Amino acid sequence: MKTHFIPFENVDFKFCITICFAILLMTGILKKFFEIRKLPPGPWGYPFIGHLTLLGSNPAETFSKMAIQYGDVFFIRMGKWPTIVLNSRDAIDEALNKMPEIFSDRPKFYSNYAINKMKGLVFGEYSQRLRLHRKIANGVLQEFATSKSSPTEYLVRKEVDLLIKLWIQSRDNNFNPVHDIEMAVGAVMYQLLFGSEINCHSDQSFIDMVKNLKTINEGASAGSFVNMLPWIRFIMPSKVKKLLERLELNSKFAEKCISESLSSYDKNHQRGMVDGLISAANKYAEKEVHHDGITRHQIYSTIRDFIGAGIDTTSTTLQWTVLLLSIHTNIQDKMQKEIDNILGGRGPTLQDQGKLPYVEATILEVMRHGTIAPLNIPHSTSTDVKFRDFEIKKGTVVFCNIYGIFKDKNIWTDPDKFRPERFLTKDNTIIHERADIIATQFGVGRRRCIGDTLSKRELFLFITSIYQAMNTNLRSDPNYGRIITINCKPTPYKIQIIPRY
Ligand code: HEM
Repeated sequence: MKTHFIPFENVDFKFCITICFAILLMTGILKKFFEIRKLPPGPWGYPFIGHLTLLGSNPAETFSKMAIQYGDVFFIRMGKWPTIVLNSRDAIDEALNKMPEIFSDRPKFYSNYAINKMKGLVFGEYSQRLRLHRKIANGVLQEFATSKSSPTEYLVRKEVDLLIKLWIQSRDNNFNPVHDIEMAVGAVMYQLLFGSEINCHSDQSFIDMVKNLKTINEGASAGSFVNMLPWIRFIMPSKVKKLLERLELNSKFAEKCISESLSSYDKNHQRGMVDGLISAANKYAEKEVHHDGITRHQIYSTIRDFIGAGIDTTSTTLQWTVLLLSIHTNIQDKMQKEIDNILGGRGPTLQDQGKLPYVEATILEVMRHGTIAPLNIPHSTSTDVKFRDFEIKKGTVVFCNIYGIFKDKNIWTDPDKFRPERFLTKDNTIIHERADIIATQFGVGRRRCIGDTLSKRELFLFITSIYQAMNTNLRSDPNYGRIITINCKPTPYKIQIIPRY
């Protein structure tokens, strides 16, 4: 009898499944292997947590050390996020300036989603809508905060006078100046937003809102647990509860202010940036389809962006200034000599910006030394991209290591020393190439800070006025540390005030 050959007749079904599984696994491993080979160099990390254990208390400093071994572009995994770290000006320029369509997105971090579902400005995803949003926000800032007719100079001088009076009259000679600085900078922003005749120092909701910024900045920082390991919120819900509560409180504050402004809005008499935003909402958000889908709600959310991005940054820079000058009192003396020479006894105005090179050099050196945004705000790639010879996947987090650049021994002599003179020529003029490096503190490319002009004006007026009126001495340990959240603050310190007149 003829027997028929039936292929695979005796092959076990389980055996087949096992072989298929093994092939799939091998293909997956090989694919991963070839993908990894095309990535920038970097150390091996652990499953799930990646390189989180490497980072330490100052990740930017760790990255600078790693750059010595792995080069100016390297790859790590921050928890679940594939991440590239750009450690030189060239690498940052090649990515953010030369490939802006790809490198201008924000990572889909938990906190970025919690803030307006990434449809706002600072943490919004890069799109046509975002570009329009930036244009609107920029226009409002220019009109109400940096134009010739804006009240910024008047407001800063009013608030700095109050601050000086408070410090001279009612503070004992061993106090932490941080809260007063935060309130003064916050008050300027508040009045730029809502109109200059409002007394915000007695508005408890405003005071709470300024305090909430601390918790929000901790939760929104790239290194926060919930951003790196989002599943942790199911095990430790308290990690996000506080963040969400504070975000909610600050939203309520902004909404209350909007509805008050709306009820008394007069397009012929606009009081501040909120009225500017109402006017923009009337223009751009009535017919959504015509304007890249931007909504009234998104335009109004710019208030939260200005509060979040504009108060803590400028106030942190001032906190560093007072600390560093209280340690280096000889630099106060040099600033005061210049201030007395140029201004005589009168207070500073914005017209004096550019006439006080030593003060300007000191502000630049504070920004370099303090480096308040050591890794800027993280970017993300919006498509797969070939960058240099590497293949970077869509959704990769991009850190710009500004701290590394500000402490680079190849750029700065004795980078750990506080020395404003490094920004001055022999003829006492600012070295612009060096000042340009410090400008990267405000970001690079299409997501660059839109508040830089405002903050530089505020810093100039605050710092010149304070040190014209007084000396500050440190009353605590000069070995300060850094507290790193979304920005970098000095650890708490105490000062003594000595009025000059
Ligand atoms: C010393 C003060 C300040 C520093 C160091 C600073 C720094 C930064 C940095 C590093 C970024 C991110 C740039 C990037 O993603 O590449 C940024 C974005 C931003 N800043 Fe500032 N900033 C300051 C003050 C201000 C002020 C006073 C305002 C407004 C009132 C402001 C509004 C914004 C906004 C709206 C963005 C988001 C831009 C975008 O995502 O497209 N900033 N800032």
